[in-house]
Amino acid sequence: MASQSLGPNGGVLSRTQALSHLPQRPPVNISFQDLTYTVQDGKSSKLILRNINGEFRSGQLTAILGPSGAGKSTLLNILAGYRVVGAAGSICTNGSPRDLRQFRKLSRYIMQEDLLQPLITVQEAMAIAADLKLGSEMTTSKKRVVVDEIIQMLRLHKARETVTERLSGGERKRVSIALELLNNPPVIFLDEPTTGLDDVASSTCVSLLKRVARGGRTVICSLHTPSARLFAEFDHVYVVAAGRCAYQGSAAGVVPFLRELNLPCPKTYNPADFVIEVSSGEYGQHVERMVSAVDNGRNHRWRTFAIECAEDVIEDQDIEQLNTGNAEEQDKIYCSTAAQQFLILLRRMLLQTVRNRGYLWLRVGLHLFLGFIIGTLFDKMGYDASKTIFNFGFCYACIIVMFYIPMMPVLLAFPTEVQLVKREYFNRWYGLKPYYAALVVSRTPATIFFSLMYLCITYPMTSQPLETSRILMFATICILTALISESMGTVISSSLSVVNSVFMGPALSVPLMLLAVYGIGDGDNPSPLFWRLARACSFLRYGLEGLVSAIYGPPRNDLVCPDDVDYCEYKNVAYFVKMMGMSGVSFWLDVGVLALMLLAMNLAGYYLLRQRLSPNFAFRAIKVIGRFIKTKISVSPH
Ligand SMILES: Nc1ncnc2c1ncn2[C@@H]1O[C@H](COP(=O)(O)OP(=O)(O)OP(=O)(O)O)[C@@H](O)[C@H]1O
Repeated sequence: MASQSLGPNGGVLSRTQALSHLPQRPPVNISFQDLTYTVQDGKSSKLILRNINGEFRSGQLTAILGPSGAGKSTLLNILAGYRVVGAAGSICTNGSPRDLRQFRKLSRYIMQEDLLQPLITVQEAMAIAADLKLGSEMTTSKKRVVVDEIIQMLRLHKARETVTERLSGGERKRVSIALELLNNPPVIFLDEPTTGLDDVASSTCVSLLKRVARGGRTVICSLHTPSARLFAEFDHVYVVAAGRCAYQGSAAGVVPFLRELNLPCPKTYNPADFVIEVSSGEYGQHVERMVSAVDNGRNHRWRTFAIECAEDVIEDQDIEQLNTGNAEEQDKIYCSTAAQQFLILLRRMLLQTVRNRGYLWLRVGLHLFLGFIIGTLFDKMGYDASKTIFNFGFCYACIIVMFYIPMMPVLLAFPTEVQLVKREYFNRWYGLKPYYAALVVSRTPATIFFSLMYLCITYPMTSQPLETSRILMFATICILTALISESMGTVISSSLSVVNSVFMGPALSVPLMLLAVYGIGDGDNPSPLFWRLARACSFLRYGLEGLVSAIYGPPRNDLVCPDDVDYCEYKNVAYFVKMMGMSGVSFWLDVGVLALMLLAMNLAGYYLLRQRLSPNFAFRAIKVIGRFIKTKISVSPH
């Protein structure tokens, strides 16, 4: 008989009705034997999980409990495949050794921080996730039905049109779950799904997870201290104490288990609190006895204690049947093609850009402000032969504006975006190539628009030559510089936190800015080779050369020397360009180098992001060497 539960509108929703349009997936049982996890902690290594064992079954809602620092999140991370390095032992799915690549296609990990894409509504977030995760094989109307079913199932219908930033803590958690339910994953890991929720919201969340589990999924959550009511909802409880298994079995079995060890739980006490307190050693040294009683997770004696939902548990024979029928589907990494992912992500990013009105207006204001300030400072200096050197300063000011203004917002925002990408990428929403391509393409129109807005003010105000070709050349260099700076922001912030990014950005920019003007004024005297090579690394140098070529390149007549000035040294532009050491410069070579640097910067950004999300061997080795240097060579003052 199919179990029944209350539908969203009070109606009865049967288990078989729920999520009817989703692709069927094989149930997956997870077991692990002699699992250990070691980390390098300072100068010594630390054993966090100590030969623990256990089994989490399909159709059941499992809670991993334990005192703070016991290793709950670590266990969850290792089982989910989120942490791999440092783990040893065996992890099996349906009795066979886990193939991590395949397993990642079947499992979803909902992290503790409910990071949701900003500036879109719940409905939009679900529709975008459905497009990405269900592919084009499913029709739009069917996808809509799936989204509706999940929204109803997780009781999110009232928050449908709410923008994600305005959701309550409980709603955010449910949206995170809803997004991952979209392609019906057989295994769902949740790191502390009730943290930050009140009793009612926690209870709703856990009942919904139980319902999800009843649909034939393995749902595993790490929890802090659930209330007695919440605790009773779990089919399976796994207690971790100092990296070992101190209990595994049904929730109802906890009290008899402890009683058997002469640890009676007071009648009015919450069994969850009690077992955690005993595991943390508050009542004496009993952890050793608990671990022995369950043989560090090998003993399954308490598993069936007072289990009331036997009819809901999927039999092993069903698991095998379902497993064989889905092999082809399991081979696909993503449900949508790279081109579809690119278009969907581009749509999402452009929507978010357009909706971020406050930021857009801020950018408008900033470019207008800088445009008028710089325009006023260098007022009419473009044709004035007595101010040629100041006009060169105008070119440098343009380069600095095009450098800083596009880079700083990226340094501030991208580290947070990386956390979101981490979740979506880990849960197989999309590949990194389409993501990165969409990111670059989505940012380009706004950068071009704001660069042009700035130039529309400063160029005429400073009386630069109003020739179409020179205007286009000047704008091209400014836009290329702005795009490279934006990509440089991505390169820096793809591997660093906000604080470190905001430090590194300006720290790196100082040498770039100095190199851009190094040797200027020396005329045709060549600088030493080292400095010429160093200068070649600064894209700002090419930008500056490009701007000088754009406004002073031949054919340009002599500048006007004002009547009240006796002598104008730089009346002749060719002489001025020569004195600046830029006489042999080719505008198109500068454009070519800048275009190559833009490409290189984007490739570097992509590579670093990829290494942040899934580091390869070389990158891991660099990290280990870095850690080694940090521990062996102390740079902190004693
Ligand atoms: N990379 C690491 N380096 C050093 N110690 C670590 C590292 N990762 C985890 N630990 C340590 O391992 C232990 C277990 O951490 P874990 O986050 O799994 O605990 P937890 O049971 O989830 O705790 P909480 O309930 O407080 O979140 C802690 O003592 C933690 O400090």
